[in-house]
Amino acid sequence: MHSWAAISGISSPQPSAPLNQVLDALHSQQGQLSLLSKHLASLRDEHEALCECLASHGVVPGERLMAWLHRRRFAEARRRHPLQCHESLESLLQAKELSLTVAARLGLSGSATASAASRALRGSLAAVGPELVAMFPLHLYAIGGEAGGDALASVERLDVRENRWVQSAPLRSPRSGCAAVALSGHIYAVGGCGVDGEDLRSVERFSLWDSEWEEVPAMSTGRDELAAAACGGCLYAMGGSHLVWPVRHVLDSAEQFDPRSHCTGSWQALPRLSRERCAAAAVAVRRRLLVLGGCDEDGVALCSAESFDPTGGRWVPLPPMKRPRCNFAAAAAGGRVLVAGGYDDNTRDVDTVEHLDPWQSIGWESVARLPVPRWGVRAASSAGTIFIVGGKVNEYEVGDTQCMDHASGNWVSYAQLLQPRRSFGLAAVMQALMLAPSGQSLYRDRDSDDLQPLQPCGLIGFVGFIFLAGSCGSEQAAMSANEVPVIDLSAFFKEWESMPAERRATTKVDELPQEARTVVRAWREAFGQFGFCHAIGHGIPDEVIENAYACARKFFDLPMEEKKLSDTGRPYGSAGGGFKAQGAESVSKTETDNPGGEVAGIKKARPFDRVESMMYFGHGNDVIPTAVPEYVDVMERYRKEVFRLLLGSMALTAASLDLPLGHFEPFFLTELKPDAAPNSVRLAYYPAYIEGQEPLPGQMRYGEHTDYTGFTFLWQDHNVSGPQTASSGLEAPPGGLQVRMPDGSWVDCPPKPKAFTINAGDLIQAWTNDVFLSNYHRVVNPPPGDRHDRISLVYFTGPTNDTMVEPLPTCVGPDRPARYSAISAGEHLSKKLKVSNA
Ligand SMILES: O=C(O)CCC(=O)C(=O)O
Ligand SMILES: [Fe+2]
Repeated sequence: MHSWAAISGISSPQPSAPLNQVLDALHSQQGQLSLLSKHLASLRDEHEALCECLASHGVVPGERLMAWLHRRRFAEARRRHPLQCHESLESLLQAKELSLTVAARLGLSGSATASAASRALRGSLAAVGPELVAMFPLHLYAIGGEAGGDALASVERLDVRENRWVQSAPLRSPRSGCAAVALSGHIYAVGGCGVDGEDLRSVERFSLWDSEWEEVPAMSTGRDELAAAACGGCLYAMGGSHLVWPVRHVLDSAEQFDPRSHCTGSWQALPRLSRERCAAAAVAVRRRLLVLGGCDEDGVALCSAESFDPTGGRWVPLPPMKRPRCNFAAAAAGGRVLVAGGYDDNTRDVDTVEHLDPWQSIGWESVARLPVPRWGVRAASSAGTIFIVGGKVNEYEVGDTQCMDHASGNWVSYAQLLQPRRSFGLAAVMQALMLAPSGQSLYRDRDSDDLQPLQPCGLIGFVGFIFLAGSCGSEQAAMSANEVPVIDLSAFFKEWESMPAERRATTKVDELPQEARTVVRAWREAFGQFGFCHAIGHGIPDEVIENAYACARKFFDLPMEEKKLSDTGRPYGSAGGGFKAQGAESVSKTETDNPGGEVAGIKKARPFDRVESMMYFGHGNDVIPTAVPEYVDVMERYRKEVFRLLLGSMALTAASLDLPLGHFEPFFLTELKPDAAPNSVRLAYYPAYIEGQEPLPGQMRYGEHTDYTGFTFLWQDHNVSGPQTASSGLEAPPGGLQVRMPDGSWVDCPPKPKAFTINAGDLIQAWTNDVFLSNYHRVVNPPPGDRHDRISLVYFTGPTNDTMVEPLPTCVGPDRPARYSAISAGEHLSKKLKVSNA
């Protein structure tokens, strides 16, 4: 038994009897808790086994079980929180006030997510869309700055929907070179330079609630042309310059202000930046604070950038910007930081715009140009939209306001500032939802400009609860938000194909036209997020696909005895290819037998895959089925066409990684060393469901796995009763491909018209140091009683066997060390094949 003395190690004084009683009670509770968690674990195990068993016998598919569970949880939630009305949730949400209330609470992006996750909400939230947008007017505030050599106190506000700048309450004192930061219902105007040229320590803030400026604690030092941003609820001020007569010092110091401790509030010093920076820019991206560019004590513009992780408490270098920039615009949207304008180290004004995903950290990418070069320009973003305002063009301050259309890289013009200005503070706020001092949620009524309470009916708590119950309980609900994207490759392929080899060896993404760059970006995003995409615009003639498919169909329709004549008897994947009947492969072993298996969510390998395959390498020694005399011609044509798609895909990948388009070519030019090329066409046949030959427990058409080498180009069975390459009216057979989503759920990945499904294999993931994902996928069983078989044409690719694959330098950085050691492509492939052969 534990006693106080035993726990604390203190022998006297003896604890009182009541304290010992409490400790004993705690101890016995602990025992019960661990017993309970054991029970829970074994219940979970039984539940999983039962699900697997029910699903594999085709009694209840996994999703149906989840849906039932979901329904039970709803019912339980409603039982515990009874509602004095017997309407269904769907019908309740038809009440406009209610959906508007829900939508307003969720905000714009929250509503989008909820619509994606719930079919019941989709309709009702869409119906209140326009009102919702109107409830969240986006305002930009341009604060202080400089015009004609004077520091400004004026503040103006742009209502983005009305496209009009209006005067707002002025600053308490003029500030040029200040920074503005929106944080918790306030906009802070920080530092800068006052009318007498003094560097300002002072900070003031504007309350969005009562539209007034008030003084808040000053920084430890005056900072002109500083960088500031909000991150994790705190305000950060970094660098800038400070005059200690007669020398103007550029600062490397940084400090932090937590408005929640305002009463006692003072600024706290942070670790110093890696170097001094004046007229740098700061933004926060996904809870990390970034400081970019600026100039040093000699006025030399910098391209270096660094980031501060508030939890780790240190500054770490980021990839440098493509250009040095001083006094420029920066904003974050969609997990990326975008920089624009400024001047460079030759004090030339800059018109380029580049962006970086600090998470993927593979370097900056040029995305657009400003209509004219300008410096002293500022940017701010809200809900994924980036605005660029003001600055100086030649001799004059300008009032230009533009918003960037991210998809096209074009600029949309807005109203001009009332007072053209440069080196000012810019902040974007969605001025709708705010918490009144009473704690009540309010929104601003656009017509009356009055603040209205945001609870038109008392159901919000109930609905919020249902949301939680729904989204926690149901895999289904979360699923529909995730979908493998379709990318049209044509704009990129047009450029790439018209380029001679010498130009491919040097041309990088920046030199491509905008439409081609858009393809590159979509490619990198799809592979970064899903490891998969559907690609159209690939240029492979329909007839090549139709013929290859027909050839596969003809082969697999042969009697088993005849198919077996094409089996070399060597294991699956061996040179010469040929046929393999069911039983040869058990692909999920590649996961479960690996250290760290289980990753794909299965604990032990599934029984062998319910698949037959016919492999074609094109090395001249392939097995040729005599019953299909056209086999070699058709396969050769298919192989050549998809090989071109492979080279284009490698060029896209190179462009995504800021490498010359031709970077990967030497590793794939298999015509030079055909035998070293793992490229192969695998015709896969998944027989139909047959009574009496039901799947074994846990058995699937093709178990969970990642592909082993380079990209895989998959032609799925697009159409059970018509042409494979039809552009509409497709009916794919059930029991198809599923892909694992970032949240761990499995989603169907049916074919899209005219599209190859492309996924990256393990060697692409290692080469790109996880910038591209080699994602898990599987082919599930059809429902019982279904009469369709399924054929897919799988083109595996890889660098030649002798290629040493290791993380590329552009994918490695100080905050992204190499995660893979070098391995030869051939060695990796043979290891994987050895395990997967059943
Ligand atoms: O047949 C399919 O859809 C997928 C096949 C597959 O994943 C593979 O062969 O690696
Ligand atoms: Fe695969």
